[in-house]
Amino acid sequence: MDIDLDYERPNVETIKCVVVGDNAVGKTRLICARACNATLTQYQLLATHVPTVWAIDQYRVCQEVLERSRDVVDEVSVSLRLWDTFGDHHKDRRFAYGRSDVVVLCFSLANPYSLRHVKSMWFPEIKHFCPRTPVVLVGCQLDLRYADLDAVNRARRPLAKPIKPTDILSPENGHEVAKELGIPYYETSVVAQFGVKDVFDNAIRAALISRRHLQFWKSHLKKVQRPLLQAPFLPPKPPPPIIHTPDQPQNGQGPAALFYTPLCTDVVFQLQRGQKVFAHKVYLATACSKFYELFTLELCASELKEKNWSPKRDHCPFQNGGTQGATCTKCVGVDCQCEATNGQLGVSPLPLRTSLSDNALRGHGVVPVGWGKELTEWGRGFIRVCLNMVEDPLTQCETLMTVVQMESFIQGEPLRAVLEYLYTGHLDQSRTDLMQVATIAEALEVFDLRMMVSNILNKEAFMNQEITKAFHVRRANRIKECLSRGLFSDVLFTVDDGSVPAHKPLLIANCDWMVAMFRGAFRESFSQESNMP
Ligand SMILES: Nc1nc2c(ncn2[C@@H]2O[C@H](COP(=O)(O)OP(=O)(O)OP(=O)(O)O)[C@@H](O)[C@H]2O)c(=O)[nH]1
Repeated sequence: MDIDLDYERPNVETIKCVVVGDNAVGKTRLICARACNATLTQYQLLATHVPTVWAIDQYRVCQEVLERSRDVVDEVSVSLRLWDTFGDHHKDRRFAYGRSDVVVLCFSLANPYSLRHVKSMWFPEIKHFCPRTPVVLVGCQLDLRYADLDAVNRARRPLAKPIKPTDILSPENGHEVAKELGIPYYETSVVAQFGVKDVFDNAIRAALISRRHLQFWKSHLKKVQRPLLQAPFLPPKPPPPIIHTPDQPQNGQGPAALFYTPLCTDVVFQLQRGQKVFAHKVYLATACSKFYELFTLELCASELKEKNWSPKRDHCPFQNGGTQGATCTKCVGVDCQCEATNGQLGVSPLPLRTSLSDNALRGHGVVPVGWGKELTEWGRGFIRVCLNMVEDPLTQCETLMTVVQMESFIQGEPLRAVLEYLYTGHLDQSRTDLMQVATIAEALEVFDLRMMVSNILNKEAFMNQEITKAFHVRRANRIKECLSRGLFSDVLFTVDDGSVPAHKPLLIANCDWMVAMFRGAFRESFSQESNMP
């Protein structure tokens, strides 16, 4: 079936636009995007390369394609006829170049050779066959500049040459060549059709301006503008980073060493005879539900008031107009009239998970022992929990910590073994106090450790490997959750486009740089906020 063409219509400018460029740079896809309104996802595109030429006959046989060829640019009605060509350098394209109105010269933004050939081969060929035809330079496959190239290479055909990061061309590379050749430059991606309209509208402009020079009597061409500059491409937002929590530390101190060298601790267990065991909430809470519950308990101001504790006011920086909405960590919400709590008593609970420790409170030992929450009915082994100023075991500076007072049957060494298990997933089977470890594990509801002890006593210690494996999987998931929710975070990294809450203990355990940063040798070691370059 032949369809009526536009050649004979008055005031419709038919424009022959020839598309040339190396093999596989994206000529056919670009034509299909304009002529057939074809959009494909990046992976559909990658999975298929058919080295074909889009048939010009489509305008004759397909009504829809013919209709899409019609357009109005700068008030001129046009019919755009796109001619696809072979990318093969040795093919004869003189038939295509004949009577062309504009040439769209394509290269791939992921193939530097194709840009080199623009200068060395394509532009000279165009100038040879149609010296007066305007040319527009187009960098195709723009989406690859921002794509995950590993994923793209995996999705490409097995024999396709992988795209290296160094293959990706910048906008300047294209602009430089275009400037040298004195032609306009555009970038396109057929994913989401970026730039497709820019290329062809401006190719039409270039063709119409050239025609206006020759056919000056055509008054309807007087409003045609020179090819316009392209608006910049807004790169897609990068996907959120994949959070990977290694089971075994790559470097840094490792969880076990961190437990025994208690850097940046935020919880202390008070045992009989004044013994203290320091630890890190994030490690305990992500390995044991009982500790998770404990550290997310909320201390209500009203309860604290019942304890009849009245804070000293002179320390409070919020008294004289502090930050609205911030929690005054010194008054801890008790009977405080400062702006930070808006004086609203009883509605300003202080969660134990609040990680406003460290520097903000150092040197203010004003929170008295005695307030907090009774835990005797909450769990076996626990007496009370509260927030208090405690001397940091490493820096000897006063720091606000969660203080957990334990019952007398909880003894230092076996408790340490339980806590070490919560850091590492391991239990030393040669210990002589395994029964006491089991008792504490049971009280703290660390049932997998209880089972480990039973396995050792039953001479089935080999089964503990599975428990350790499951421990790490479970803990990694909980750490991911804490990271995504910022729970128990005690440091905030400020980067260009926002801020990321993090956990000093996790960073220290896995990275020597972080150990150096938080060890206390720098002023910033105590800061809760880090500005990243
Ligand atoms: N990611 C991405 N891939 C593209 C884009 N355009 C084309 N491709 C892919 O690049 C490969 C080549 O595309 P074609 O349009 O067939 O290239 P061509 O220049 O016509 O190739 P020849 O016919 O061999 O001259 C195909 O696998 C396309 O799917 C694009 O904008 N983005």
